[in-house]
Amino acid sequence: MPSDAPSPAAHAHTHGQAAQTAVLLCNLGTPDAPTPPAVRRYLAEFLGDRRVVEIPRAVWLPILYGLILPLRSAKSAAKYATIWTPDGSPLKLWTERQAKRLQGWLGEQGHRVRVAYAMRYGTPSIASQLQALADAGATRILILSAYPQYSGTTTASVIDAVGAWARTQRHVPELRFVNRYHDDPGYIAALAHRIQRHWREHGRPEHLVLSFHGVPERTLHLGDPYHCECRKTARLLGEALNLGASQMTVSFQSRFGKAKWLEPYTEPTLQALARGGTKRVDVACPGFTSDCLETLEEIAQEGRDAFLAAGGKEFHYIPCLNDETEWIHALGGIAVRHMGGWETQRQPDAKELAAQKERAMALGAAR
Ligand SMILES: C=CC1=C(C)c2cc3[nH]c(cc4nc(cc5[nH]c(cc1n2)c(C)c5CCC(=O)O)C(CCC(=O)O)=C4C)c(C)c3C=C
Ligand SMILES: [Fe+2]
Ligand SMILES: [Fe+2]
Repeated sequence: MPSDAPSPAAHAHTHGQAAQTAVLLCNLGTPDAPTPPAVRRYLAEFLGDRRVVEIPRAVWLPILYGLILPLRSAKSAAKYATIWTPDGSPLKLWTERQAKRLQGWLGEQGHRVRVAYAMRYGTPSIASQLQALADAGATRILILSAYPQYSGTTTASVIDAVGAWARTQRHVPELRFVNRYHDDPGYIAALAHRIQRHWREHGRPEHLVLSFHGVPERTLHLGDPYHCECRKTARLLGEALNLGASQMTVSFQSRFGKAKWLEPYTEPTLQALARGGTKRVDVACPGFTSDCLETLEEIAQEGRDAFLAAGGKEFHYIPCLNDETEWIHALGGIAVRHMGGWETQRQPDAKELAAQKERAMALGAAR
């Protein structure tokens, strides 16, 4: 039901105030604290999303509440505790930093755009951030997901949350969605740059593993483009790095539950490389644009342990794009392209207009 409570922006809307554009950078989300109760709240929201677990509710909810939440909350909380920073969860901190730097870059380019960030699960929620932007006068909002590869489990779930908020509004802002940027040249170049910088500082590995978050294999057969988009990102990145097929492997991590997920799985891949005699392996996670539990704990800690235990000698985790300058510029380019036609460029003020006119007249006189 649309709310009839007057919003501060209502008057501006009805009286044709100039359009105001905003970008909402949406990431997955993270618990508010590395404690069992906070992780339980987060997991309940996350794993209760029917985009994420596509099992009929009547079957899934008893398993989730009877088994998964009681068992996993404490175990996950202990893992979160190993990556938590004094300022909070890395995923949220990096997303906040990206939004700030994106705002700065767009401003430098002369775009009048407000940038905010939101978390699909946990806080700040997508609904609360959209409401804040609308209340501040935003009439056009670009939804920019932190997922380069489209998946029904992630990208579409963000779209669901935006739609749910829109249903509560009488005057819905104009909305646009960036569904993917897995093959964006700026994104690929930023990844290549990140990896090459690591190699300049630490030397090169014998083998590079590109580990993407997994999804159930079934989603691929149902038409989810995620797998293809991960493969394409990896191919383009391999080309940018000039790596042959034998120097690089694509794998999928973070399997959840008993079903078959996309293969090959990351951990057995690392173990097989070690057993096959590879002494040094580097792992990068191009599908994660911010470091988080899945990269800092699952790869940089567990993955390292598995590789070394299987006989490997040297393991390097290459950090995510986070707030790398090349990445912020690429993100800015993606945003600007999708805002095309929204006239976000700042209009010249009276002084600038006068200067322009003078220059034009001087040119005319010189002719
Ligand atoms: C059925 C379960 C899951 C699917 C499908 C899934 C897809 C998916 N997830 C990401 C990105 C992230 N996932 C993260 C954590 C995480 N993922 C799942 C489960 C599924 N993910 C769980 C239960 C958790 C929580 C931790 C745990 O208990 O294991 C994170 C990290 C969040 C953080 O706080 O740091 C990210 C990022 C993608 C991109 C994706 C599909 C493409
Ligand atoms: Fe996940
Ligand atoms: Fe995990």
